[in-house]
Amino acid sequence: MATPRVLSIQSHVVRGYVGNKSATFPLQLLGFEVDAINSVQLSNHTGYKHIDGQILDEKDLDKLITSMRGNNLLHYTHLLTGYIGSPAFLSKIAEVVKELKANNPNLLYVCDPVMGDDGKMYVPQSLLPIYQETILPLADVITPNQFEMELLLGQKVESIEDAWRAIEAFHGKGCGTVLVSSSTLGAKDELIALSSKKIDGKSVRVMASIPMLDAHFTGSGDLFSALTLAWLHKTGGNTQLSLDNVIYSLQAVLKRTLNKALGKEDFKYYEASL
Ligand SMILES: Nc1ncnc2c1ncn2[C@@H]1O[C@H](COP(=O)(O)OP(=O)(O)O)[C@@H](O)[C@H]1O
Ligand SMILES: Cc1ncc(COP(=O)(O)O)c(CN)c1O
Repeated sequence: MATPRVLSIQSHVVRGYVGNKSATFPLQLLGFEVDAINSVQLSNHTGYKHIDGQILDEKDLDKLITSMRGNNLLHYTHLLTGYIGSPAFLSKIAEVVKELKANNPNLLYVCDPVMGDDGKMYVPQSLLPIYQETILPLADVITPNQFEMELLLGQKVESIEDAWRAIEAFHGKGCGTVLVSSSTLGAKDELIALSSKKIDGKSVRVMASIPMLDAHFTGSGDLFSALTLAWLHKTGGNTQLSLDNVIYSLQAVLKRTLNKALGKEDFKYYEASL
């Protein structure tokens, strides 16, 4: 099989790991060619006290795409989008999706509608209607977190039943596969991830419980969407196997991140015994 090639349109940060900085290397390790367009170049992620840099607009994106078109380079198996900083840039992405799908009707578009977390938006509010009206109908797979699901739906999601209803509404808009990266709809010490895929008119649903680590991670959502893209490809679109693999590898990464931050030894050999 030819090497899959992803066009990844997300943020770049000088310091740290979010956006393309967190998606590119794992995707490469999993066997993907990754071509990155940095929707913004920022000093650091938006949680810091100071933040500055450049935000690309639709003309910047058009220049890159026009030149690539001239070289016949717009041939991809996957498109991945994440943090976008400008509404005009996001609208332009709709045209890019259509062109890439015209060049490869089998292209899979994985959209992480990155807008915020824990009740706070960290992108301009004007992105929301563009995601709702223009981007969602074009996406094959979406990976919102609980807050983003609520924003897209325009309604609170307060129970698992609410979440399934929200997911059905996204299916109704044309998204065949929905993975909710995390929600706090379960017990106090767990995160719940949900996935649903429309197969022959039926929704095949999977729910996973993740033991919650006592820390707040940035970039974990970007890793989630990149790994989801990779595992959906490797499993032929099996959402159960993909979610299992994504969560398993994410937990290993987050535990190592936490251990490093706490100054604990990063890796130890243990005797495995019953
Ligand atoms: N505190 C945590 N404890 C355990 N796993 C976490 C934690 N935060 C994030 N994760 C992992 O990262 C994935 C992405 O979730 P999250 O970071 O909430 O996404 P987003 O950044 O889009 O809000 C989850 O599915 C989960 O596997
Ligand atoms: C520049 C940038 N890119 C991407 C993200 C998304 O991060 P996450 O994976 O935690 O959703 C953030 C969130 N702070 C960000 O500031």
